[in-house]
Amino acid sequence: MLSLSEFAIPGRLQPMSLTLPAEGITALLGPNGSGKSSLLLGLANLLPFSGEARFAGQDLRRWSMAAAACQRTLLPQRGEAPLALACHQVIALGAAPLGGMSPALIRAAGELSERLEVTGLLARSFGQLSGGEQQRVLLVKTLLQIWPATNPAARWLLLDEPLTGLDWHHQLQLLTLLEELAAGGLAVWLSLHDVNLAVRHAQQILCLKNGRLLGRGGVESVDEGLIQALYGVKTERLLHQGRPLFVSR
Ligand SMILES: Nc1ncnc2c1ncn2[C@@H]1O[C@H](COP(=O)(O)OP(=O)(O)OP(=O)(O)O)[C@@H](O)[C@H]1O
Repeated sequence: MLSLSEFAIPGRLQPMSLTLPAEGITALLGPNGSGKSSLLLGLANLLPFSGEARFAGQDLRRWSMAAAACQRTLLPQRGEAPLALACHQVIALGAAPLGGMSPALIRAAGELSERLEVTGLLARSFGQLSGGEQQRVLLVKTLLQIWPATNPAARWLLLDEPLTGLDWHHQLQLLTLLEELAAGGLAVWLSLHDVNLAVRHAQQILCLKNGRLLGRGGVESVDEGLIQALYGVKTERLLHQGRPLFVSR
């Protein structure tokens, strides 16, 4: 379970209290500036917060940075891009909290690179890749840190707009991989701007607006009213093969 009690980040996030299962995929929805990145940074213990946050019974504030780095990882929305490094060096940074690259981590990095189709980019300079290619390399680095086969302490994957820059094929490829990780027991939290992908791939939805929690629940809690309240967009809910699909009106 993740439980937040009066969890707040001054100037960014109003106090919120909630309890959610620490498994499956949780999608954060909300307009620009609503607090999604702030919440993810706070949960990763990278931004000071007030109130309490507990993950699987553990007080997040008591996680040392070393323990936190083994149990959770965060893909930030805007990372410091290590432009001068080769891609394989960028990916190796994901192994640093685990003691550096070992033969098992080299194999895991190879497997992840194949899954996200960056194998052909590994020798290239990170700074010379396209935006979507850079994003996929950063995803490999991030996932390497909590790859369950090489890190049994891994619990929680936090991704801030991981689909940024990815084409449709690579979006679906990543979401399939995240579903596999979630099925294996990892809690996956990600912010998204695509309501249809959130409803399709997540089990839990958390909606933020103006730094406040506007709604939360299963994907069935997302309807035309909630979308209009969040984004001011009028939609129509269609059913395609039993699944909801929202189209703007
Ligand atoms: N470094 C900062 N210092 C002060 N305020 C900030 C900082 N970064 C963001 N904010 C403010 O905090 C609030 C929440 O921003 P946040 O980045 O969490 O929103 P978001 O939902 O992730 O937005 P987006 O969808 O645009 O990425 C906004 O009002 C924003 O202006």
